[in-house]
Amino acid sequence: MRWKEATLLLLISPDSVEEALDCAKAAEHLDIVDVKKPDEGSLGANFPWVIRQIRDTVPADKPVSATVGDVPYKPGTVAQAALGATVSGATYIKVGLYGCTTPEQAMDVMRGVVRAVKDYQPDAFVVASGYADAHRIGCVNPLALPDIARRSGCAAAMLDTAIKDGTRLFDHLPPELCAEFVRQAHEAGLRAALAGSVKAADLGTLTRIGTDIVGVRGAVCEGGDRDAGRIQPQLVAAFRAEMDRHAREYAASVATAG
Ligand SMILES: O=C[C@H](O)COP(=O)(O)O
Repeated sequence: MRWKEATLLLLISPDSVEEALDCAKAAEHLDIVDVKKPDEGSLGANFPWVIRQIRDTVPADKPVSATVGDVPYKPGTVAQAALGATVSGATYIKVGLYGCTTPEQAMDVMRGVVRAVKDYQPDAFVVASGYADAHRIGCVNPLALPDIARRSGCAAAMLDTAIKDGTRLFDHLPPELCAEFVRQAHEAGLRAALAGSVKAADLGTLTRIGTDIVGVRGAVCEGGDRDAGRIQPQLVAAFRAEMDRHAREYAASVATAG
C-alpha cells in the first residue's frame, strides 16, 4: 500500500463476515481490515474461508490483514499457517509471538513466516507482534520487538495486550516506553503499530509519539465490549473523527513550535 507519511492509520478487527460488512459501511473511515477470531485469543486466527470471504466483502482498495494467532514457539507450524492466511487473500500478516520467551526464538518464528509469505506474495506486509503485558504471560520483552522485526525482515513491529481484562496498552507500557518502541521501530526502518483496548482518549498520545497504525476493536463495538458487542459503523466514524482532530491539533502545534 502507499503510505501517507506521518499519518496514523486505523486498523479495525472484525471477527466475522457479518462484522466485515459493517466495516465496509464505514470503509471511508478506516485503512486496514484485520480478520481475527477473538475467542481464540488476543491475536486469534480465523478460518481461511473467512479471510477469503472478507477479502471479497471489503472494498478492493482496503488492505486485508489476518492474525495468525497467539503462536507457540513452533517455527514450521507458524510459517505454514502464515502462508495459509496469505493464500486466503490477506496482505498484512500479523503474528503474535506469545510462546516465544527469547528474541532468538521470536526471530526463528518470524524468519520462517517472512520466507513463507514472501515466496508466495513478495509485497506482503509482515508484522511481528509482541505484547505490552508480556510480563503477565512470560513472553519476549515488548521493547525487543523492533529489533526482532528488523532482523527477521518484517515490515512492522506491533504491540497489543495478551490478556483482555479491561487493562489497556498504557497500563502496561506507559507512554514514554511506547514512544521508545516507536522510536526504535522507525530507526530500524519499520512501521510501528500499537493496540490494546485503546480508546479515543489515547489518540492524542498515540499521535504525538508518531505511531503509524492503531489497532482497535473494543472501542468501536457496541457497549465497548469486544466479545459480546458488534462493530458499529458510526463508532468507527466517530473514532476516525477523533483521530483526524488530533492529527490537525498536532500539526498545528508543530507548526507553531517551528
Ligand atoms: O489489532 C487490534 C486488536 O483487535 C485490538 O483489540 P482491542 O481494541 O479490543 O484491544
